[in-house]
Amino acid sequence: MPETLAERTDRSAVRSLLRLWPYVRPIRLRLFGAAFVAVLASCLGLVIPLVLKWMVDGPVTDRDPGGVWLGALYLLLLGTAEAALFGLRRWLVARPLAGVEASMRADLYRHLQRLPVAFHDRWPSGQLLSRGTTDLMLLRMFLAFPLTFLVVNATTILVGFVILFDQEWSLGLVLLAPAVPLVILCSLFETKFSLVARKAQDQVGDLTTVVEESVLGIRIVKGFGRHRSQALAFRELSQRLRGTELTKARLLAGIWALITTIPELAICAALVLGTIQVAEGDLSAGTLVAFLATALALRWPVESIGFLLAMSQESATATERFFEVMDVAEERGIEGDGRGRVADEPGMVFEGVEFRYPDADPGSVPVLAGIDLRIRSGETMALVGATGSGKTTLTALVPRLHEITAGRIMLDGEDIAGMARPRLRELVSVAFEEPTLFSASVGENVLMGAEGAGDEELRRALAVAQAGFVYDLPHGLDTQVGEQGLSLSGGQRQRLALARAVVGRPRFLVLDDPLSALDVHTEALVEAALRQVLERTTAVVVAHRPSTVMLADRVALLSEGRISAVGTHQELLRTSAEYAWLMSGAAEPEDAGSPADTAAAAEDATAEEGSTR
Ligand SMILES: Nc1ncnc2c1ncn2[C@@H]1O[C@H](COP(=O)(O)OP(=O)(O)OP(=O)(O)O)[C@@H](O)[C@H]1O
Repeated sequence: MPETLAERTDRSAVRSLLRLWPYVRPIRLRLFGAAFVAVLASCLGLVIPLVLKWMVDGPVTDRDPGGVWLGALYLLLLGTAEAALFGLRRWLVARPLAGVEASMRADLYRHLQRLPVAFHDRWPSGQLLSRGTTDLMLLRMFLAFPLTFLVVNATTILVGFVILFDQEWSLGLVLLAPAVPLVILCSLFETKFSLVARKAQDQVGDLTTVVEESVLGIRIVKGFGRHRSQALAFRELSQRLRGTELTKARLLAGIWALITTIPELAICAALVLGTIQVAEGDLSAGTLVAFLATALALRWPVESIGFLLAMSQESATATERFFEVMDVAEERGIEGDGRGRVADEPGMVFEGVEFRYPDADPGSVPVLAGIDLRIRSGETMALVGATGSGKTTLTALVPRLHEITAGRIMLDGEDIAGMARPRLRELVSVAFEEPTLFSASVGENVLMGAEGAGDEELRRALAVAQAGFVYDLPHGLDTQVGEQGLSLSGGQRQRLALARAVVGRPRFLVLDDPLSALDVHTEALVEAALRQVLERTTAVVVAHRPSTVMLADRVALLSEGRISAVGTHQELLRTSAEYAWLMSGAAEPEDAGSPADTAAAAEDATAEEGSTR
């Protein structure tokens, strides 16, 4: 992931994890209850050595079989109670934690929907996917296990040492001696592990992006025989991830080895010293057995600290990654500022509009500048320009997919910057050249274009878009279209996207070359139906072909981000060499000869397109 995507914070793991509190708060009682139950269960385990001491110094020394059976019964009861309490802990947290994960995922999804398009332009989708899946799963596991067990184990170790010191303080000191080097080692481990954990989680995101791109672009991969290079890119990334995971494993193995070995050595030392004390009669055999049994019971709580810390560190990284997205500011003005009507001019008006993409250099030339355009109510304006001149960008400004950097756009006299988003969506419908369909039925895909539209509107929209083919699909309107509608042809998808744009009878329509994938005959049919729709709306239509331009009342010519001419098709053919060239289909302006020749060629092209129908 590029470093620039997110400001890396230097928060400690604890401070990062504390940010989870709002999500944990609603289930805090259950979580505290579960931790209490686990502490109880763990401390019950520490009573077992005391029963052993009682058995060795009592019934075993006195050769009392009844006492031994009683001791065995106590041990059985203690073991059963410990197991039951651990079971209860799991039951207490399982369901609420699944709820926490679900609510964090829902928040992330909701937030992603409200982030500006510029954010999605910059962030690879794999990074977002991995944050919504792997990272949230890690967090659920952290809340279920390491969080509780760090508390439980710390309490168990504390209680265990009180018991050890109570039994024999000198042996207790021998066991406590490794605590200082262990704390230092753990803190060094934590610092190193946090860096590697972050790297691994980012690499998972990059890998997800490559897999997603390969799946979505499978046609290009196959068409251009790019299997090898894609596989190579995938292998390289997965090798890198493997390397990082191995570094993680090495770090974990190192700390695990130290955390296991050092206490074992201390227990050995205590065993030797204790045996000498028993031999010299300074300590009872029962006390030594109880001491060693307690020390052995503390082995797991101590040894597990290594991987509990590792899991906590990964969870702190997952929390950071989650909030890196959640902290990005949502689109401005979702509610609108209610400034209402600012001019008394119906139609769509662009006044001094300037736009620069958010990641562009502040000193760079804006993509669009000085755009002044007045589209009268009910008028259709074609937007024509060379490739890269800014047509798509201009159309994206009307539904506020991007925020303009200067000037204003008004719809029926209302500045769109002050409009609430839902109202703007109601007023403006869009259809883009690249039609996106969702994994839903054909009908649902079209009805996404209008809240509350019914069957009648749906059928009318399909008729306008000449999308009668849907009735011949296996389940008609209920046919599910695959991911991105890949089971349909490009032209079919475009027609559905067009139907979606017109289903709500929008007041304003923005069409970005919506007929480019249609054959000339279907295009003519769609145009004929669309003409009726356009009569009742104010529309901007990006057009590359004369036939699409013919739908419009007037044409605006966009040259390098500026409106260089506005007029009817015929007027522009006569007055603008660039327009005539664009409409003529000549390879280069020079190839087209004089402006008069170019205009003649363009008129021929228009007439030719007309005659094809
Ligand atoms: N998301 C983006 N971030 C930065 N620059 C962009 C972005 N999208 C487009 N551009 C740049 O903005 C300029 C205008 O692009 P735009 O897509 O609006 O042109 P267009 O006239 O619609 O081209 P075409 O006819 O090929 O579709 C181009 O120079 C392009 O590189």
